[in-house]
Amino acid sequence: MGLFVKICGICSEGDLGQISALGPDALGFIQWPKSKRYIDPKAVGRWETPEGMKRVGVFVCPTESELAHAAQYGRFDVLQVHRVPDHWKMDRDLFQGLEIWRALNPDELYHAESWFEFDRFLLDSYDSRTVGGTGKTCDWGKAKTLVKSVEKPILLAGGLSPENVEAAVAEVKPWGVDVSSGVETEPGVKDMAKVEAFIAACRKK
Ligand SMILES: O=C(O)c1ccccc1N[C@@H]1O[C@H](COP(=O)(O)O)[C@@H](O)[C@H]1O
Repeated sequence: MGLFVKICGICSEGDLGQISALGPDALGFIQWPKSKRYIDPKAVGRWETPEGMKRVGVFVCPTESELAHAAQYGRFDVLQVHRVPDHWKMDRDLFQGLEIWRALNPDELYHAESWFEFDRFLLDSYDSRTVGGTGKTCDWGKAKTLVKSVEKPILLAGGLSPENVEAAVAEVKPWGVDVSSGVETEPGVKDMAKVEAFIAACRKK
């Protein structure tokens, strides 16, 4: 299988339609109300997406009821959680059929004991002032070490763009990549030329 590509922070049906036509593997919708990219799960639920293209809801330190509500209304296939505490657990029985991805920064190796709970990991940069969508790259050297040592598939995120994604993939060798601000004109508004260039760079053999 080739590199898995997720385009995150989609805020309008128009952007969604154009991005879907470019053929990424997953589409991300921010479910954190403090983000400029927040989108109501009920709106997402009304939007159609191509069969097999994963719908990812992105959360910050969510409660189980928040996850359940959004998963139902947004019709998500994947719940991506950021900034959950070290020993955060969820009742997987309540979310049968859904994948759970955990976002980490590459320094959070100490989470290892709870890693088995998650289906995928997403490596993102850390910013004390905000969460996600920062446009800052994470430490690719540490990310590379994690990709080699952790058995589960890892997505690389944080500051990726059409210009640097090939170099990032060559160095880190992740299972997938995730981008938001690197393909925008402003927070929540995607630049289709950049999205297309990003996906093309990811699909280069
Ligand atoms: O994008 C956001 O606003 C956001 C808010 C809360 C949690 C995660 C968020 N975005 C995620 O951050 C990564 C990296 O973004 P960027 O490419 O550096 O701009 C992105 O892939 C989203 O999954």
